Parts: sequence; structure tokens; C-alpha cells
Amino acid sequence: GRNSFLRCPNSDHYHKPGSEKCCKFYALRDDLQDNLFTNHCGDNARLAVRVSFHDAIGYSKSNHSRGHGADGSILIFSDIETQIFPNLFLPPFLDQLKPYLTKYPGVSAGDLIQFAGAVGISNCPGAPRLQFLAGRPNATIHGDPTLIPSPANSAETMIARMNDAGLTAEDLVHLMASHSIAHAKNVDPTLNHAPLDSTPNKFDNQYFLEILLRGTGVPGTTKNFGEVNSGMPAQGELRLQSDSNLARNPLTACKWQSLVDDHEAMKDGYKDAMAKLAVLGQDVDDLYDCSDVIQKAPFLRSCAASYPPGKTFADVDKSCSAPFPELRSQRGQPTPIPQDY
Ligand code: HEM
Ligand SMILES: [Ca+2]
Ligand SMILES: [Ca+2]
Repeated sequence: GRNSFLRCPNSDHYHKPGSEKCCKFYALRDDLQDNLFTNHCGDNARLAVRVSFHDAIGYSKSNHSRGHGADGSILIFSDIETQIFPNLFLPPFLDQLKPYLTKYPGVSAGDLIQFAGAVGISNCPGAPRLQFLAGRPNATIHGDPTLIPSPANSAETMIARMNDAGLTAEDLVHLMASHSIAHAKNVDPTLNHAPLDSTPNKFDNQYFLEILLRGTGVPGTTKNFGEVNSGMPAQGELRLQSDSNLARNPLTACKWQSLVDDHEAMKDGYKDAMAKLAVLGQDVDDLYDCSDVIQKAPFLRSCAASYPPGKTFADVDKSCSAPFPELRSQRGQPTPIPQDY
């Protein structure tokens, strides 16, 4: 019970007996929430989630010299890791994270990155409360940024890359739930905040439905690398080729379709896959559990996707032989997706 909790030194926060090492993370959490995220499922939350992936996936079971996974290398060796494409635009965000390393000397770069990802997404309604393990040693080598999947990859290529890192195809589909809160800021150079689903501030199932809608056009300019026709271009939604491929490939389509109407499965699947991602390349026996520091995300009422205005089952590229779920339809006219950074 609550009475067995102990007070952290010089603080209003309480920790479980034996978890005093977690105290520093309460202070860090409040600082990140007040200053980096402003308690909002906005751009910095999105970037923190993305960076937690790009740091961790720099790991290959078959060749340890290509990176030590979730080790903070993307911060420590940012000069090297941000030289190439997928990370080219991350320096302004990484520069906002770096001061927390100096301010919280007991927190390693790998811990800071996975912690920021977990705290960041806790601002997004409907997100799961992620596990957070602490104690990752600081990176000693940089990761190989070519290990990061490309938006032009086939499903097979992405699955092979995940397998090489120690993750499964199912983990990959579960991890894609992150794109329910995502913008493409750099895919189309004329669009700074092109959402990947109609609700980029909510961790909801719309993403899994909307990626399955038949592509009809692009929201901005054509022929951008890694972009394909979106089902909702007039509303400003952008579709990545990689997302489209995963939704339609026989290896992943049924898992994908199952997440259209099951918010619990989406949450639990993301939580479990993130627990694996967050410790890639790390020795779990050396880590300690500070999950209590992570707050619950705001509640989301919806538990299934609904057809955007004007869309019906006839617009779905059905890609799995199982029956497609019955979904509600949103009323009204198609309107531009609200921009809330
Ligand atoms: C595995 C295949 C994946 C590919 C090819 C991919 C690719 C991309 C691309 C191209 C963008 C747009 C970036 C921009 O234009 O600024 C993006 C955004 C994003 N990705 Fe992924 N991604 C993948 C998986 C993941 C995973 C596993 C996560 C996290 C668990 C993740 C989290 C995000 C987030 C949160 C954003 C939004 C960033 C923002 O709004 O600033 N992605 N992804
Ligand atoms: Ca790394
Ligand atoms: Ca969403």
C-alpha cells in the first residue's frame, strides 16, 4: 500500500522500498514534462518517441560493431549518427535533450532517451504506460545509421532488419502504432507537419484503418522519396510507402487488420514491443525497474477506428482473408486535419 512508500530526498515524490535509485527520474520527469513536452502530445513528444526507436534499432545480433542498441549513441555520437538521411533533421531536437544529461549526472544517455520516449508518449491520450528500466551504460561506439529502416523499404526488408535486431514481424506491426501520433516533417519538403493519420495527437486505431484506405493522391508535391498515395490527401494526410507495404503484405496484413478495432491489443502490443526495443543491445540483468515513475496517459474513450467522413468499407484495400471488422462512420464532410503541434 501507499504507506510502505518512502519519500525521495528533498522531494515530494515517493518510491517503493529498494527503489531509491529511481528518485532522480521523478525530478527528471517533471522537468521534461514542464519544459520539453509542456505536458502535451505534440512535436517534442513525437520526436522523443522517434528517437527512442532510432537509438535502439542501431543494433545487429550478427555484428556487434555496428552499434550497441539502446545506448544513447544517437546523443553521444550525434555528430556521426545525424550525418545520414533518417537522422538528418534530428539535431535541433537532440540539442534540446543534451542539457538534461548535464543537469542529471546520474542519468545515462541511453536511459534519458528511452525515458523521454516513455514520458513523451504518456501525454498522448490512449497510449499505454510503458515499462522503464534504468541503468544503461553510456555508448562507447556509434551506431550504424544504415540499420534504421527506410520509408521506401518493402515489408520483407523491414522484417529482416527487425529479425536481425532480435524483434519479430509481429513486434514491428505493434511498434507501428507509434505512427498514430506521427507527422512527416521532411518527407515532402513543402509540408512541415503532414500527419500520418487523422488524429496525430491521439494514440488511437485510426492509423491502422486509414493506411488501409485506397490511395487517391498526395497532400503536397509528388514523387517524394518514401511517399505513396494517401487515402485522405485533401485532408492533408501523408502516407509512407513503408506503412502501406506493411498493411498490405501477406506476412503482416492480418496482424495489421486485427488492430483496426482493438485498442487494448494496440496498447498492449506496443507496450510489449517497446519493452523489447528499449533494451536492445543491453544486459537486462544489470538494469533496475523504475516503471513507477511513468505516468498513465489520458484516457481515450474510443476503442475502435471509425470511417472518416465519406469513406466506407468499399474504400478499404482488404489485405487479409479474415472478415473485416464492422466499424462506425464519422458524420459530416471531409475537413482538413487540425494542426496541433
Ligand atoms: C520500421 C519502419 C519505420 C519507418 C520506415 C519509419 C519511417 C518514418 C518516417 C519517414 C517518418 C517521417 C519523418 C519526417 O518526415 O520527419 C517517421 C516519423 C515517425 N516515426 Fe517512424 N518509421 C518506422 C518505424 C517507427 C517506429 C518503430 C517508431 C517508434 C516506436 C517510429 C516513430 C515515429 C514517430 C513518433 C514519428 C513522428 C515524428 C515527428 O512527428 O516528428 N517509427 N517514421
Ligand atoms: Ca544506439
Ligand atoms: Ca492517431
